[in-house]
Amino acid sequence: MNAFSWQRAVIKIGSALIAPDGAQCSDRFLLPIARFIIASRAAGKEVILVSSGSVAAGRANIPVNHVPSIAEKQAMAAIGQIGMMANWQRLFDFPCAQVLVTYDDLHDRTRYVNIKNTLRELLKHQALPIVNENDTVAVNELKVGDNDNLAAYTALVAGADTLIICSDIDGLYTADPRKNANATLIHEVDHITPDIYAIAGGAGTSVGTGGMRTKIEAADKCTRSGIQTLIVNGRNGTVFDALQAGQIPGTLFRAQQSHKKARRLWLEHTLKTRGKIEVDAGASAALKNQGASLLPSGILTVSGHFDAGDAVEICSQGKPVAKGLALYSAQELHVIKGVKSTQIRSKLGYDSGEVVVHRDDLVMFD
Ligand SMILES: Nc1ncnc2c1ncn2[C@@H]1O[C@H](COP(=O)(O)OP(=O)(O)O)[C@@H](O)[C@H]1O
Ligand SMILES: N[C@@H](CCC(=O)OP(=O)(O)O)C(=O)O
Repeated sequence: MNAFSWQRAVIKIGSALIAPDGAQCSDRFLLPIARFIIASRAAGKEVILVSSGSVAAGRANIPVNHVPSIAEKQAMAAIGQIGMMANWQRLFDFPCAQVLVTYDDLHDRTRYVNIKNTLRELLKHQALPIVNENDTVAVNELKVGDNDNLAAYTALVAGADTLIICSDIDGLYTADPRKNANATLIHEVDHITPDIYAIAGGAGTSVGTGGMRTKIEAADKCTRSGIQTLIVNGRNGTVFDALQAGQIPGTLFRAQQSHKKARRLWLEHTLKTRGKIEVDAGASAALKNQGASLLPSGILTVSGHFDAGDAVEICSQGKPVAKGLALYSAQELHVIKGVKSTQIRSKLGYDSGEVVVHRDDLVMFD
């Protein structure tokens, strides 16, 4: 088995683990997962859950003897979501926080920034974010559609270094083991090639959505961004003891580069700069020497037209010193430049947090 380490993980739990009988929630498979989450947090690690199961958990309440319509599924999700959240909350003595998102939310810059800030705040306050797709409002064309890809997007938004997909199977096999008795488990994937996609089939149960294919898509998105991805069997409690011992009891998709490096490259080279923020000597020194976030008090001038979530160049004495994602628009920064963070609300009438560029979203130029 491979050894692995992580600091911030998104853990995705499939419907088959939440509602193993295809209807109503059960904690049959959740106790070892909860123990793992509790132990990991106690060790200083951060966890975000992506939990499926709202449709499966609500199924018993909307009995139909045909393939459910979209509206029927949405009604099941509306009922099941509460049960699923309550089921998780019973296992923890810290707060669980419901985060429901759609594809649109993840691709609209302002809403993306809001999700990011909310997750950061929840983790700061030791809550356990539990993300699911907002099935009741998302029409098919505007859905992520499966929680494997939703978990990958969540890992990207949250700046996680690891994605753990807990399914009802030990990992990726050379073929779907439900159909091919000779299939063998693949322990490690270095590169996701078309051959890997070719062996990944559809869902194995009536409650599962994407099968192995969407798990490979999720691993592909994540590993390209420096996020190692694991597929493990969430039905097997010993899997979580192994994970806690730093072992990988399933399939590991290796990150293509270190998470820090991938993020740095993305910030530095992929994102187009939309404006400039000139900072004073104190702010420049704090960014450089103390690893600080940029606060409004250190801002002297702002130029360009940018929205919250856009990349900006940070300059000191006219020279670029850093690049980062602004959490306020240029228009807002014109109003709050030079003021203390505590005054943001009185200046704008609202606030989106005390920092203008968070340290996690900042690269310093050498
Ligand atoms: N190559 C493969 N290796 C492993 N499982 C596969 C493969 N191809 C298809 N599958 C199917 O994918 C299923 C897991 O996906 P899914 O049913 O969507 O569960 P989940 O609810 O965990 O997302 C497995 O039970 C298995 O039948
Ligand atoms: N949002 C849906 C989950 C869809 C989904 O991807 O399910 P699964 O394949 O079990 O992870 C629900 O909560 O029922």
